[in-house]
Amino acid sequence: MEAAKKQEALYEEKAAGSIGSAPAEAGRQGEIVIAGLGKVYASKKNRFEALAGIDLTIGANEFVTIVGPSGCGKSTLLRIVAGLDDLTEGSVRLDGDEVVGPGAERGMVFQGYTLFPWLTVRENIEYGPKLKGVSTLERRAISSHFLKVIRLEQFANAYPKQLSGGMKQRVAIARALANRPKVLLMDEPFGALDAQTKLEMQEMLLEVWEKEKTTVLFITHDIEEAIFLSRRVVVMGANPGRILKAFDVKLPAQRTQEVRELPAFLSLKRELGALLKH
Ligand SMILES: Nc1ncnc2c1ncn2[C@@H]1O[C@H](COP(=O)(O)OP(=O)(O)OP(=O)(O)O)[C@@H](O)[C@H]1O
Repeated sequence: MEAAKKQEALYEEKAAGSIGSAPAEAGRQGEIVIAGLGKVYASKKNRFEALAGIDLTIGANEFVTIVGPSGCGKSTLLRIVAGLDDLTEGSVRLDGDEVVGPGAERGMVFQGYTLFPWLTVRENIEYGPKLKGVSTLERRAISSHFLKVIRLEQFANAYPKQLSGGMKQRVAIARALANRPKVLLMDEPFGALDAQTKLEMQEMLLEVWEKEKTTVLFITHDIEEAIFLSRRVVVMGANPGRILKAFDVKLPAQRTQEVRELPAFLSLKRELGALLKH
């Protein structure tokens, strides 16, 4: 677990230093094709099939959420797409290129706050571009843009410990976006937030997604969050981790809190709830 945390904290560093990763901004597509993916965790004594036969295509600029019971392999799948874990079978491609490790064209946001405590908010956002050798002036422009996007301009010089959980996650999103990734991979980013902050963060994320035009692959335990945010909800089952069913979310493109009352929202919530009970 500790090792995973360390990897998460250093994701940016690995991504920025990755060899052969396409310049994140080039073309800005972001289609992910997962084909026949399998993952086995094997040690001397044990062999555990965590994922089997995963086929999933996520279109460029699509917002897809994965839900599923605890332990069904959601994080494992996301970490493989991020290049933090190896797959055992099959392939993951981003715009045709096989994923073989972390890359700047994929930004990650985790549930745990992975900001650098010794850097200010602005410096955290500029971290990836700095590693890539982006000039000071350009970095300043990037961080100013994203401070505005996440509405934290007033906190540019604050340190993470001075921020609330929601604010920290906003900075984590800005930090991931500062690399101009094609894809944003989000592992329960709002899981630790209180209910009200969570709603605000969901709205902000949709705003960001519309503005920045990235593909989003998002993991959550929260069915309502999945429906509210995404254009497609993928349900996974366990033993081995696999895709049970995918649902198109037939709601207005403009998501306001009122969509939660619509019959289409409520019936999908019921359907997903029933599927996840089994
Ligand atoms: N490094 C590892 N070695 C062995 N088994 C592992 C390892 N990492 C994860 N697993 C196992 O793989 C399975 C899937 O774990 P994963 O964390 O991907 O599930 P999840 O769906 O994200 O769970 P949760 O919703 O609780 O976060 C679990 O049974 C877990 O114990």
